[in-house]
Amino acid sequence: MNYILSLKEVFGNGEEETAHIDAGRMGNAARFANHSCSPNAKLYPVRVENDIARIALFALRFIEPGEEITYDYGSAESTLSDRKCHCGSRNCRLFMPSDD
Ligand SMILES: C[S@@+](CC[C@H](N)C(=O)[O-])C[C@H]1O[C@@H](n2cnc3c(N)ncnc32)[C@H](O)[C@@H]1O
Repeated sequence: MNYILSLKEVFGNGEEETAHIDAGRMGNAARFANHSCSPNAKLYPVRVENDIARIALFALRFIEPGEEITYDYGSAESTLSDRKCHCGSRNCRLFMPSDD
């Protein structure tokens, strides 16, 4: 299982920074969130009194109690990988996103 999250940020001055966060050994419940092509949450970097970003999931709509929280692993720059997506949503792209 892959728990590495790559976060690419583009700042106002045009500078780009990519951080790779490995939640393989520790992390909170968010590390178990699966990808969906029709997600109910979105991931944002959040900085609070610190230059190091924390990753936060924000709901995109009301999430029912017991409903799985999902987010789109891809970005605007993503292509599709050869790994099948099992999100089961009606508009599933059939393959997992890739930023390689
Ligand atoms: C951060 S883990 C998510 C939690 C993981 N499903 C688990 O049981 O621990 C990311 C991995 O989960 C799997 N995964 C997540 N969403 C998926 C999806 N929609 N279709 C297929 N595999 C998925 C992939 O193997 C991916 O590399």
